[in-house]
Amino acid sequence: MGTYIKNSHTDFPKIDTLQMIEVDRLMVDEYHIGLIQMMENAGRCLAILTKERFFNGDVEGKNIVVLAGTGGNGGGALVAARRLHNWGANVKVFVTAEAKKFTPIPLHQYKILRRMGGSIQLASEINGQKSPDAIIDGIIGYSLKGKPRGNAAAMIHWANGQKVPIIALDTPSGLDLTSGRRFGATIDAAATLTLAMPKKGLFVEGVKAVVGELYLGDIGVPIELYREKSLGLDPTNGFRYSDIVRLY
Ligand SMILES: NC(=O)C1=CN([C@@H]2O[C@H](COP(=O)(O)OP(=O)(O)OC[C@H]3O[C@@H](n4cnc5c(N)ncnc54)[C@H](O)[C@@H]3O)[C@@H](O)[C@H]2O)[C@@H](O)CC1
Ligand SMILES: [K+]
Repeated sequence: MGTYIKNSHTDFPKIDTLQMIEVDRLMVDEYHIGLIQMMENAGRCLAILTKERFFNGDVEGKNIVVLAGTGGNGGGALVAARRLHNWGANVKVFVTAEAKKFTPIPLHQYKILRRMGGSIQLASEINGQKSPDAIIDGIIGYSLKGKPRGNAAAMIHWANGQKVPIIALDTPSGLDLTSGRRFGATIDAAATLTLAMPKKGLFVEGVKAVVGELYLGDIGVPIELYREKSLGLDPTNGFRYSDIVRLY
């Protein structure tokens, strides 16, 4: 693999969504690491994985469509959109809802893209979009609640219909990160970049068909955090890693 992406030889603990939410809480409450810092790292890892794995390190002139929901998953994808744009890609962003529906930090990412003159369109305009060279899935992450509906479902169907590589952030939208269950429309990813620690649902029988290659992204979680009792992880489990590691 390249400079940023290594094969993993570590048997990482597999965590569930509740433990991931506890990681997020500890990051903010105990270590005062802001969500915006985690999101920037998530989006940078996503952009690097896209560039290195699918464009051999050069996205100059490549057409990349970024699909973003209104939460943290969308926020990470909007960071990736900004970085890929800076590296020369022709990025088009489609969002599931208008700006006022975005949560605060993802909205902050949205506004930066706007200030950069970025193309941000509503999901309803996606049917006119010609097939890109790759798609980034930042529609839904670990806060999936039941069967994808409305614009999210429409974007999932559109993306799957393009027959180009889809790189999913945290989970292919529509796949539940704890149970590995799919309730309905689910992104069929060529690769998935999950964040911080691998999630149980990505190792359930049969999910590899929609997860594709699975990577783990380093978003700067202090190694000591994983030893906090509230996480219930084996503190002796040594799982240092940097940047991006391929898990399968
Ligand atoms: N420490 C971490 O793991 C970090 C996680 N981050 C990202 O934040 C995500 C979690 O963010 P949030 O909790 O804001 O929520 P998500 O971004 O996972 O999901 C919320 C979005 O999904 C939509 N949605 C949920 N269920 C739906 C359904 N059935 N049909 C249609 N739309 C549906 C909501 O309307 C909303 O737009 C993670 O998956 C990850 O990608 C990043 O913010 C960086 C830090
Ligand atoms: K996703």
